[in-house]
Amino acid sequence: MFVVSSEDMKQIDKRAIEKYKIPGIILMENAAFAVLEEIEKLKPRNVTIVCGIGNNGGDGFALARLLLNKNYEVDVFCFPDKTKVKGDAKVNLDILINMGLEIKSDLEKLREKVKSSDLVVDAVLGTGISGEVRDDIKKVIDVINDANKILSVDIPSGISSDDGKCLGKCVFADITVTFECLKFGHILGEGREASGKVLVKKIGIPKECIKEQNIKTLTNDDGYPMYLIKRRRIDTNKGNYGKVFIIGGNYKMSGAVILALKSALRSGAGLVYGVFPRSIMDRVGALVPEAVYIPCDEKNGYIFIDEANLNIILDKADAIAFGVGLGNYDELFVTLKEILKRYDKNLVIDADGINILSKDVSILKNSKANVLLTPHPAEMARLTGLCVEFINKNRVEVAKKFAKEYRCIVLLKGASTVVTDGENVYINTTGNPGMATAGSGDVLTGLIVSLLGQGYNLFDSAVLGAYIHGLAGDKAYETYGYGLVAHDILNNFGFFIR
Ligand SMILES: NC(=O)C1=CN([C@@H]2O[C@H](COP(=O)(O)OP(=O)(O)OC[C@H]3O[C@@H](n4cnc5c(N)ncnc54)[C@H](O)[C@@H]3O)[C@@H](O)[C@H]2O)[C@H](O)CC1
Ligand SMILES: [K+]
Repeated sequence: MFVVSSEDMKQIDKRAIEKYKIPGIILMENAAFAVLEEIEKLKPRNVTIVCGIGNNGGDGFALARLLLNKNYEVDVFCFPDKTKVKGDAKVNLDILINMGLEIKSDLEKLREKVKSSDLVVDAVLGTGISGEVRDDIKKVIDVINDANKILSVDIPSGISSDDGKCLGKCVFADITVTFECLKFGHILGEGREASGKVLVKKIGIPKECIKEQNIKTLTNDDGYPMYLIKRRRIDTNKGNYGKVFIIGGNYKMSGAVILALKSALRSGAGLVYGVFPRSIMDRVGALVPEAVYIPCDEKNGYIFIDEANLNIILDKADAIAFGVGLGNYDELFVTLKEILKRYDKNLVIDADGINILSKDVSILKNSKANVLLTPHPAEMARLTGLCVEFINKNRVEVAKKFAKEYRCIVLLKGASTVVTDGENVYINTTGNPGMATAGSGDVLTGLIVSLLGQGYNLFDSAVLGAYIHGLAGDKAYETYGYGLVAHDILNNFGFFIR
């Protein structure tokens, strides 16, 4: 499913109206019907509709008429003042006035009504918001937020469609009904929580209008990304599903590499090789008997990959993951540099691999390998020198800029994981806060390198990885809640891939 900005949506609307000659008022009517359909499912006895003075308010006025015609008890408020309403919104406002309905603009009356309403519809601000919410409207939003149940039209008032930022004050909706495309604001930042359950409804815009906008951002829905999964031929063997190498572990930490190895196996890789320091061999061997082992020499407890072992890895690997539990040991920078210089297939750099890379990110620029980085925001901060707060507020832009500059693919973790090659963007919405647990990232790395081994390209592997990881985590959450652990996630991978 496409994700658009307010400017994209404005252009799509404009194209529908000017080029395809669909009158705007028809789109508004269809938007109102789309919201009506959801309201009817909620079976409220009485509805309070709070409108602004733009077209978002216009949707609210049209909706009020549809509800009144169906004999619902409806109260309509308009802020700051109904005399400022223009265009299509005014047409719908005037119809209501002609029907004899009183349109109120009194905040105290709204406060009273909100308390006794089964449902409050928030049609104050939509995609047309600019800048911080004005103080008078902030008060309206506060009152709306006291409601029993809130449905927002298009986007919760106060949320920026472009990045999900709360612009000073925002509505927290239970349900949001939006039109034609998801907006960034529904799945990023505060907007994700504020939007509640989001429903995307068609309002009659010709699909060509959307296609012509050349949207580069997708999120999971309409079958994407699962339709990328390929069916296996019956006549196959392990050689068809990749030799994947996971380089990780140090003398103090064996869990990360064990989890990544298990995860690669549980998601279908043909042959999974563990490359780790010799001192953890017994543990890895006992816990992952299905893997192949390349126990390596150690320096100070950290892995030292000699030339002979490096040659085996570079020669055999269909894909490599570098980093899980490696430790941030200076000399490993040289190893990473060698791999980047000599390996010409897909390489995932994660966890300590990213910390090691942070010493000099520019080595990515001459990389022979196709690189995927999977940082969480703190690791992204190390890579870029930006602060975590800035990164979290500008996830898409930060990831895109880095991917473009260093010619790699970035998977930026966090609520709404972002995958980008610098131009195309995927925003993932599966997953839950229970997945903020040790080892969660290691099993993602194992999953992605496994998909690479099975022949998916780097971008698709990252997208599928983020999606399946989240789904598996959601399934684990059903059973274990916030007590879920990384093993619970990886144990569900195969199920979802099947
Ligand atoms: N997507 C579609 O195809 C359709 C969308 N519709 C609805 O129209 C709105 C967008 O309408 P627009 O008139 O452009 O903007 P808004 O109604 O969101 O808001 C404009 C209105 O708000 C006031 N305002 C702006 N910024 C602030 C602020 N910071 N504080 C307070 N007030 C602010 C300003 O006065 C403006 O007048 C879209 O979301 C859909 O709901 C169509 O109806 C159907 C087609
Ligand atoms: K709204």
